[in-house]
Amino acid sequence: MTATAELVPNPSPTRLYTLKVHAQFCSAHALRDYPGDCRRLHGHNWKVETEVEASVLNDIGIAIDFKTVKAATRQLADSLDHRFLNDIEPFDQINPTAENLAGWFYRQLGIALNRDHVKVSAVTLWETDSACVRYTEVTA
Ligand SMILES: Nc1nc2c(c(=O)[nH]1)N=C([C@H](O)[C@H](O)COP(=O)(O)OP(=O)(O)OP(=O)(O)O)CN2
Ligand SMILES: [Zn+2]
Repeated sequence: MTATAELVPNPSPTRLYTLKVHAQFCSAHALRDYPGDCRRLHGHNWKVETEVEASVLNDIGIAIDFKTVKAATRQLADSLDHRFLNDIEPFDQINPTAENLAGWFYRQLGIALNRDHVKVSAVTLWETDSACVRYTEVTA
């Protein structure tokens, strides 16, 4: 390829819209086998961010209504709100870490929201203001 050819712009770039919404919940957990204070009962004001990717807009310029993404995220957050996470499936079996919670939100949101041109692409879960996990899945 010549230097000139490298400068030719792609005439039809693939459009990608990433929508993000937030929800919050308050809940307690105790990390099993954690080598420190976090193995004891304590609580967090958790924040969850859902990212949805879309490449197609409808006739009024919307990929998926924010309200739809917020409702699905809030419904899941509400199911954890003011609960002891260690008592709730699957966290009665797997540790209620930020990593495991982020993966759970991602999978549940995918069931609720994924469709032809819209996919849940990432979930970020803040345990505190200074620590979060961003979970995504890549297919080979
Ligand atoms: N990778 C992970 N590390 C830790 C998790 C986790 O889910 N994934 N969880 C905890 C505890 O739940 C703890 O409550 C949170 O700890 P931390 O973020 O350190 O919060 P602090 O308020 O204690 O922050 P400091 O800055 O250390 O005061 C621990 N680790
Ligand atoms: Zn904690």
